Amino acid sequence: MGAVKTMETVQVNHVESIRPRYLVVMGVSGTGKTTIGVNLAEALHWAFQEGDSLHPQSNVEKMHAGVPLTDADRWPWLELCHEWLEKEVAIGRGAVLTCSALKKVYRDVLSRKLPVEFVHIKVAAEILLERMQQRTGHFMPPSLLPSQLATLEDPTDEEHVIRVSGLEPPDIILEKIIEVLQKNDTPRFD
Ligand SMILES: Nc1ncnc2c1ncn2[C@@H]1O[C@H](COP(=O)(O)OP(=O)(O)O)[C@@H](O)[C@H]1O
Ligand SMILES: O=C(O)[C@H](O)[C@@H](O)[C@H](O)[C@H](O)COP(=O)(O)O
Repeated sequence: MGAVKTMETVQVNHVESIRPRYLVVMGVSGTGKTTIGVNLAEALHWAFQEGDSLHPQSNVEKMHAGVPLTDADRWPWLELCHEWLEKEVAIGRGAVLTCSALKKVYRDVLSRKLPVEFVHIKVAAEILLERMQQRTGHFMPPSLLPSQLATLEDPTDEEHVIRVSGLEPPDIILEKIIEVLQKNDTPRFD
């Protein structure tokens, strides 16, 4: 959440050839989940939900105070994220949710009985710190970056994950994701 950069509208060819997908844009704080997620949903005319907005106020206050969330803090939030995805799958239009989804068990909750795929954005720690320091109006303090990085279980060997570097400009990242969606059209059935 927080400052979302307005980007030039990205020209996307053959958007109609991309079937509805249910994507969770994941990664530690500051990777660009919101920036990419908002624009991806807009380009594909899919629904969008900012995962941060589903956190209970107590979680937001905790993070704002510089205290990392525990699993117990995250379960109810992840269930709300799952509920949103479930509703969107039933609608059938395609959807994008931003959610850090740091651990495999969290991703398992999000994709439980749903054809959910993940888009993992990766950015080097030094650059993340700069981005978090420069970002204004966001509850997440840069001091929580080390715990975010320590908690992340990189989904390297997991299926249904699109991996992108978050170091390039947002419009390039967006184009790459859309290219993968166009090329890899194997539906996920659980
Ligand atoms: N690809 C990018 N290149 C440069 N800056 C970026 C990029 N993506 C996001 N940012 C900036 O980095 C900060 C964090 O981005 P944001 O989308 O809020 O990340 P997240 O939602 O993962 O915390 C914001 O100030 C945003 O404008
Ligand atoms: O599980 C968590 O610890 C949080 O969800 C965290 O990962 C998330 O990153 C914050 O909510 C900050 O929001 P941004 O990721 O948008 O900075």
